Order: sequence, then C-alpha cells, then structure tokens
Amino acid sequence: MEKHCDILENEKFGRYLIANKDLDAGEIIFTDTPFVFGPKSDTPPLCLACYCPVENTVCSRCGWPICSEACEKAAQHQAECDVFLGAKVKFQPPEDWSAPSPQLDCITPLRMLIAKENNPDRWQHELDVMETHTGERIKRPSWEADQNNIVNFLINHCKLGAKFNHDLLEKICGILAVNAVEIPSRGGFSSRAIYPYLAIAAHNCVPNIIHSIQYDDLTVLVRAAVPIKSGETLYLSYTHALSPTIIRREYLLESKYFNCECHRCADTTELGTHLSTIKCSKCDNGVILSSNPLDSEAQWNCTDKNCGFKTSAAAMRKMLTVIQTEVDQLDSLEPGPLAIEQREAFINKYKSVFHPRHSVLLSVKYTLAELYGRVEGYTIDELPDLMLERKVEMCRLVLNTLDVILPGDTRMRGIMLYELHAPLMYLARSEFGSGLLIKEQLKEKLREPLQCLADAARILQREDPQSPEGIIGNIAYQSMEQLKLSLETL
Ligand SMILES: C[S@@+](CC[C@H](N)C(=O)[O-])C[C@H]1O[C@@H](n2cnc3c(N)ncnc32)[C@H](O)[C@@H]1O
Repeated sequence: MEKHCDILENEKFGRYLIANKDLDAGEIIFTDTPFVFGPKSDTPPLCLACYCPVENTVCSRCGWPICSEACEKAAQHQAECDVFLGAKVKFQPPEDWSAPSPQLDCITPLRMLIAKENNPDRWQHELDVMETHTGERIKRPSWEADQNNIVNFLINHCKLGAKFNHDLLEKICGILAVNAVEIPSRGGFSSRAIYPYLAIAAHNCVPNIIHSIQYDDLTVLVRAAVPIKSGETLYLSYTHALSPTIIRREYLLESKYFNCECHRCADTTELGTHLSTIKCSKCDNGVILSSNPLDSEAQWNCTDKNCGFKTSAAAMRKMLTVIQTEVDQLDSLEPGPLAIEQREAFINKYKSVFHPRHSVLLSVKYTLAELYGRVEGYTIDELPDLMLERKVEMCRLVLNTLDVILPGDTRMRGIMLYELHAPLMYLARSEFGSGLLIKEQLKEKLREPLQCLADAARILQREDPQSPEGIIGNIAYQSMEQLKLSLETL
C-alpha cells in the first residue's frame, strides 16, 4: 500500500514522519510488518512460540521453554532452537517459574541476528539507521546486565562470535530498547516487536495517530486519529495517555532518552484537564501546580497567593509512587463486587488529596466505568438509577479528558462510548417506565445511546475482530442495529 507520509529529519527528533496529503480521521496512513518479534526483557518463563506461561515444560530438542509439541514445531522457534542445540546451551530451570527470568532476555536479540542474516537489505535500509542512544545507555546499570545476559551470552555461550561481534549485539540491544512496541497479550504474556517504519514517528503526549496490530500476521495498521493536514508531523504516544506529566516525562527520559517538551507537558494544568493537579491541604481556595512542569525538580506551589503553600517535586514523586502501589493492588483484584467497592473506597479516601480529574483518580474511574454493569451484584439491570448515573458521570469525565489529551478515534474513546450507551439507555427506559417521559421524549433520549453505539462500532471495528476491542466493536454494532429496530417499532 502507498504510504501517505514522508520521512524528514531535524535536530530535535532525528528522523520523523509528516503527512504527504490531507488525511481524514480513521484513514489508514501506512501499514508495516515486524522485522522481528519476541519476548520482552525481564519476562517470566513463557512458551517461545505462543507466549503462554510455562512451568517445567521445555522443547525436547533444545531444552528451552515451550508449552506443547505443536509449539515446538512453530516456525518462529526453529532458528533459535538450532542455535541452542548446536551450542548445547540449555535453559536453567528457575526455582520460581512465575518470577522474571533474565535468561529469556537473549531471545529477541537472537531472533534479530537471525532476521538480519535472512533479510540483509531490510536490515541495511530500515534497521541500521535506527536510533540507539548508546552514549546514554552505556551509563545505565542495564548496560552491564545486557552485556552479561545478551551480548556475552550469545557470543561466548551460544558460540556466535565467529559470525557476529559485540558492537552489532550492543546496537541490537539499543534498537530494541528505543524502538520496540508492545504487542498486547493474547492470553499469554505481552511481547514486543520492531516495526521499522512505525518506529520513525516522533512522540507527543497528545498524539494524532493510532496503531492497531492484526492478530494473524502481526501487520500494524497506522491511522489518523484526527484529521491531519498535508505537511503536519505525525505523532505517536510512547507513554500511557492517562499518566500525569511527572510520570510520563520520567518514563520517556528513562526508557526513550529524551526530555518531552510537548505542549501538554509544558502546561501546568495539562491543557486544563488537571491530570497532575493536587488539592491544597492548607487552604480551600487553591490547588497545587508545578511552577515549571518542564523542570523535573521545580517547586510545586498553591495557586492562592494568600496561602503560599509550597512542596518539592521529590515529595510529589514520592506520593505518586506510594499511591501507585495501592492502585496496583486494586488492579490485581478479580473483577467482582469487591473490585468495585474497594475502588469506591479508594476514591473516597483520596478525594480530598487529588483534583477529581487527577490521573490517579481518573484511571480508577475508568476501570469503575467498565466494572459497573458487568460484575455480580452490579449487573446493568440490577443497578439502581443512582449507580447508573454514577457510571454515566465517570464515562463522561473520562471522555471529556480524552477530548483534550487523546482526541479522535482511539480505542479508549471507543470503549468509554460503549460503556456510556448502556446506563443512558436504562435511565431513559426507567424514566419512561415511571411515567416521567412520553414516547416521543423516550425516542429523543435514546438518540444519544444510539450515537454512542454507532461511534463505538466505527472506532472498535477497525481493530482485529479477535482482539478484546474488536469483539466489543462487533457487539456495539449488533446492539446499535437492535436499538435502531426497537426505535422504529416504538
Ligand atoms: C522510536 S525513535 C523515533 C525515530 C528516531 N527519531 C530515529 O531517527 O530513528 C525514538 C527516538 O526519537 C527521538 N524522539 C522522538 N520523539 C521525540 C520528541 N518528542 N522529542 C525529542 N526527541 C524525540 C528520541 O531520540 C527518541 O529516543
């Protein structure tokens, strides 16, 4: 397929992409195929073919983790199987098969060496030119670990030194660290892949493109999330959209080696969304904002001049780290009534600390918006109007924030629109049932959930039909058709 973008280069971004024609929201800009894919670093033992967790099951030829006979024969495992067999290097069974194992860190770099051999042209034109940040990475503790677990392991233990050298392997480690994207889990662990063309896109915390990975052949489809004019830069987000500025910038510096200076990072209120805003504990009038979000050590001050409360960036980071462990505990709960009740208790506990749209509260509200209506004791037809309204309130809060930080047709928007349709529909029917609405008013009220379903279906049906989002997209489409029909016969 013809690519609707070109590659440019400047001092700030290195290589980056610009649109070479006006693009509509949802339009495919380009597709790309992975040069290599495989396990992420620091992953627990997993099947090297299907990525499901394994315990004590290994390939009968090479002795590395594999879950079944079929996976043992999978094409992607064969080349590494030959290398391990030839060098007589076996996987050392760990004490705890559920703990991260550095032994698997070598797999994706090894696959990259093999892919380079098989595809020298693509390596030369697409991979050799990639950013590796070797100068910065060499100073990190992870450099030493990569030397042991990857570079020396493959060259010495796996006897690849005759064909490949240290410099090449160090480069491969850098290419993976800076450019790999996550492939979401398909029932196993998530993995990573290098898409050489997608990797050229620069980062912005308010992206204008979105990518979806196809399940069958791992092709990635890259689309415009919003209308983009010819000549405009294409921006991907390398971070989690709902994270606050401190966390996003720290992640980008730690793992992608640059200081993000985008308009969202530069704005004290995160473009009015207040994803980083803390309530003042000393007065009722002000909120606490960073005096300079582009300086990670800048002081945080109360906006009320008469209050004068100040705190340090270090204290702010510490608070976010401590609270994140509580959020992680919430995320480890099975979806059920407790998962709702503990999240509501969390919101109650921290509502006097954070702005209602602070990232910490908003991410918990996002999950709650998904849970209400779906879990035992809280199924949609059991929810009283008050809880239906709570679900609506949370969906709208997330959607209003997404309008600013993740505009256009994104998976998160699709999911929230789908979640919003059900309580709106039930509330309208409840009002009609209690005689508060006449038939014409009910029809009018049902227009919004119908639109939510139409938008959710349009956005999510672009995803792979086997993916969780693709499945919801198809359900949204069917529900939309049903609602249309019941509106006609009302
Ligand atoms: C995935 S690569 C993007 C392609 C890269 N520019 C190249 O020429 O190969 C990520 C690297 O691009 C640069 N980069 C991307 N977005 C940036 C941004 N918003 N500000 C500064 N540097 C950025 C950083 O060097 C980052 O480590």
